[in-house]
Amino acid sequence: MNPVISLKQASLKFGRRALWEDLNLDINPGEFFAVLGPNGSGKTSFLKVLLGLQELHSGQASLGGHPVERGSHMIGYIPQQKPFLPDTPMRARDLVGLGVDGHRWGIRLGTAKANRRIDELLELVGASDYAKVPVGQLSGGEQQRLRVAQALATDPKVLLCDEPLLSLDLHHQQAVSALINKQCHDRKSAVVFVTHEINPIIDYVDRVLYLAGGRFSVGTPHEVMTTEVLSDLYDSNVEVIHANGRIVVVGLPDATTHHHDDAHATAGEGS
Ligand SMILES: Nc1ncnc2c1ncn2[C@@H]1O[C@H](COP(=O)(O)OP(=O)(O)OP(=O)(O)O)[C@@H](O)[C@H]1O
Repeated sequence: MNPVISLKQASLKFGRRALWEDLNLDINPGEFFAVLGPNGSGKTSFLKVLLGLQELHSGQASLGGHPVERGSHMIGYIPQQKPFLPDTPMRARDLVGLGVDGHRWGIRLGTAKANRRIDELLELVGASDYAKVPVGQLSGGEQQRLRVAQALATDPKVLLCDEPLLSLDLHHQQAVSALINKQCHDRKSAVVFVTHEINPIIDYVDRVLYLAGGRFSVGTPHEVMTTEVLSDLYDSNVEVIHANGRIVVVGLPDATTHHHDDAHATAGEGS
């Protein structure tokens, strides 16, 4: 199988600070690939490289055998959530419609066909009930489901997700992760899923890229999420406990705490 994403000897640096160096990585169609790490470790920058928005310091990044480029039709992207302003003049279905027709990465369809596809996508993410509601009046979780629908609109070969579960309640975290996994499994999209929290997706993840302190580790969750590997990456005593199918990381250094949780003993924390 040919990889759909490939990084060769890839390094990313800002000034003298390296986010990672000599990263060699192939991601295959249908692979669910998680990117974990503390704040500022380079997770979003990793996605930006694949989006063609961030140049590597050295090495190559390719999609489908070609160098990455901005606006690639191969990519569906769920950006980090920013709430819409309350008076945004757009209904839920218009937002999804941008992914189907009219979006610069989208395909052009006839109106009836586009409308059918929009209905299908709204249904898929459980958003049909609020199809006609202005996006600014929806909750963060409802808005997020629309972004997922928009990203899936073109049935992308590569689905890039930047913390897509933030602001979702547990039920919708599960629904959205299952949906992304379905796209990965059934449609063979390669999923790159940036997250602070591996547990909601632990059943789906094939491999993990763990970034910390300018270094990285790649492997299955079982290979990477270990006391040994994380202590080495953080250069500090970190303990990883596997309990009831969940991963608990204890004793992360203060500098790696992040905004939404107590990072000292938080289930599944990657940071
Ligand atoms: N264009 C840039 N110029 C200089 N520094 C940058 C640039 N882009 C990102 N950085 C720095 O690179 C580091 C990694 O940023 P990035 O947003 O990729 O981290 P992250 O792992 O996604 O963090 P978070 O978990 O907080 O979202 C940060 O310290 C950031 O300030």
